[in-house]
Amino acid sequence: MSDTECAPKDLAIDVRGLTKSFGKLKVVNSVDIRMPRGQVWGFLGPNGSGKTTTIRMLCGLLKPDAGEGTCLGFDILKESREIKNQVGYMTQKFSYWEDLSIRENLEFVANLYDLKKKKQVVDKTLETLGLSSRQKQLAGTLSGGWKQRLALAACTLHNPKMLMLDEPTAGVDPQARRDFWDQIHRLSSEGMTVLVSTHYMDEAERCDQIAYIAYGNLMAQGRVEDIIDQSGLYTFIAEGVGVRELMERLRGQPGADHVAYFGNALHVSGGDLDALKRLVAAHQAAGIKWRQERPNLEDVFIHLMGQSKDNSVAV
Ligand SMILES: Nc1ncnc2c1ncn2[C@@H]1O[C@H](COP(=O)(O)OP(=O)(O)OP(=O)(O)O)[C@@H](O)[C@H]1O
Repeated sequence: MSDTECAPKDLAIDVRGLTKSFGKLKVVNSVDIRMPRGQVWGFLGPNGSGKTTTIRMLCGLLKPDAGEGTCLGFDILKESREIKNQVGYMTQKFSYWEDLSIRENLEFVANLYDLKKKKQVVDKTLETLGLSSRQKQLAGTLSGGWKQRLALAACTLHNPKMLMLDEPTAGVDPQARRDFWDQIHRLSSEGMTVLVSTHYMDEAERCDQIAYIAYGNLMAQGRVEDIIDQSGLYTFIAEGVGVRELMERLRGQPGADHVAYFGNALHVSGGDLDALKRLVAAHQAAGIKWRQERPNLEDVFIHLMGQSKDNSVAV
């Protein structure tokens, strides 16, 4: 069954026309999201595109100027208390008490939620997130990856049905990111729905589906493979001696909508395949090898971002 055919009860998020302005800037512009329960969704987009603002509206923390819908079946306009009780929200700048230990931080959060059987809940959370051995360590002395793990523990403590994680792995090393994603997939396998915002392409590929927002406009949502297939983008790759100089020559040429360097390869992408082929034919040179490849997700995002720029969001 496709997501559009999903019954409302099977949707964790079902919102239409979500819109929010700050002053004269429309930062979220009529966004529709239908996210099935039990999935891991990635939320991507350039800085300042409205991801955090959207997440806060979905959680019932921020009232939209227009739009309606539900999160976990609760009305985002009228039932924010129920949503807050069933959603674990990890903010971009998770705050914890540096002078308290991991355990004390979690006990504090357990008190805020007025949880029953606090000790058992904290013990279980420490254990499942692999924090037991460090439970006495002061939070202020933890490395970035362990701090994120503590943040995840804090937002899962009240046994939510859904997690909304706002750039949880920003600034943590690759191993810690991998460990964090193992935890997300473990939680998902236990039935948790997860919406996670990220700037990392490899993390996008770990999600069941992604939504891409640029300058307040939702540009795409679906499986990574489908988003690439439906992008209408073509990519040629040049490798060899002199590709760096080639980059400057190709920029702005007809057919080359985007020119970017990945590793040692130059990716030249555009929506007009014939124009692109003509461009490639005109730039054959000794030492440079061209090949056509499926665009990668980053090629597609840059393309979508360019399409959105024309669409002014100022009110
Ligand atoms: N409370 C606020 N008052 C005024 N402007 C705000 C407020 N919150 C967000 N903005 C602005 O709204 C826009 C969208 O911000 P938002 O944080 O939602 O984007 P984002 O996609 O999460 O960005 P990033 O990837 O950098 O975290 C930005 O221009 C931001 O400065």
